[in-house]
Amino acid sequence: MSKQSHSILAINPGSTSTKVSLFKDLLPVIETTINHSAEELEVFERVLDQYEFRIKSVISWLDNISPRVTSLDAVVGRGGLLPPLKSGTYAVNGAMLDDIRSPKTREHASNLGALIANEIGSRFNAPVFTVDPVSVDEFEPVARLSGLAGMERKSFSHALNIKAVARRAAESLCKKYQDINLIVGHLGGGISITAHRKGSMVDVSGGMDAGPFSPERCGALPVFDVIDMCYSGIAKEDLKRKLSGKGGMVSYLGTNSGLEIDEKIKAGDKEALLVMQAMAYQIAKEIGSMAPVLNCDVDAIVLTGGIARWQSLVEEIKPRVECLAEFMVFPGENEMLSLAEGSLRVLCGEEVAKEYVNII
Ligand SMILES: Nc1ncnc2c1ncn2[C@@H]1O[C@H](COP(=O)(O)OP(=O)(O)OP(=O)(O)O)[C@@H](O)[C@H]1O
Ligand SMILES: CCCC(=O)O
Repeated sequence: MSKQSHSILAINPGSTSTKVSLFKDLLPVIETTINHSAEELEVFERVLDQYEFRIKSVISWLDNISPRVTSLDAVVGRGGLLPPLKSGTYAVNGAMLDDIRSPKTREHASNLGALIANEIGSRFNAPVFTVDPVSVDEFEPVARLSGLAGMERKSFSHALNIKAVARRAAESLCKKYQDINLIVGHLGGGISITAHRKGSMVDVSGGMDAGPFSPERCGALPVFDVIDMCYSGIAKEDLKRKLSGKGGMVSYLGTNSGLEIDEKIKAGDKEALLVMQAMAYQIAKEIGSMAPVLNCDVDAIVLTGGIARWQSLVEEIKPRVECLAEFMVFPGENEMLSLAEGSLRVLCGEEVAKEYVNII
């Protein structure tokens, strides 16, 4: 290591909160989750419009830390829906900020990560990074074709947590991530089911517009019914919200909370049970669809994310897929630590920060 310890500020904007952690190397010294209510956020038309609001809350938290933070060795923000990128740590630069601000970039709360980190980095004169953005793309050519010329499949996923958990799974198998094949499912507000061949995430299903339904997202839908819905008079932005923030469990049961639904199931609610079982069924089916991607040579099936804490859901999935490979669960997510790890690898010279070039 180049010096005793490094102060790293990690910022992770999510759909309903902004998480901020101050690390000394990989040790979280102080952290907070700043929750943003639906009422606070609904006044903003676009996610980018939330920038001032969110950065003020981060700076006010930072200003109130005692002893006062006077220097930072790096600031790191969760990376958003950028064009396709290789996995790794990127130096935030003007080209990246331009692309995030481009009207062509799809909306996602994580788009704010690099913007907020950049502002704070410039105040502290510290380097600014982003690690494994949502658009990490390691697809093989066959994975790109959707079935309609001109419309490519996209690799959008919870790459930050997925890559970190894939490394942890490899460690518990006493192997290197680069030497094994894994199917990793991140089960959170959104769901990503991913296939990993020898260290590369070669296929992804879910994220925004495919795969299983999730607490807030609809997953894959019958396409002709979607066409009819598009022409039913609903505004484009309302339709996007209906399919992403208000799809999935929310559309059936009016809540995105697995905890709430679990309570309902325990109280004998049959509809809630059916929705949970259907979500588990779709997750298992999608996991199964990744086995042929890996020529049915799979070392482990790994579940992670907040919903992986849901015991009865996991118990619905397990018997459907455990014949394929060892079944492992790493509940919750370690996105803040993964951001710090990615930055530290660069600060310690283990990895060179990748340069982002304008793509949009
Ligand atoms: N013990 C539990 N039982 C059931 N559901 C749970 C449990 N713990 C957390 N959850 C659910 O997990 C979901 C949140 O997961 P997570 O925190 O990974 O999502 P997020 O960070 O909001 O979204 P994303 O992971 O898509 O970025 C919520 O539906 C929450 O109710
Ligand atoms: C696109 C990243 C995953 C998600 O938000 O669903």
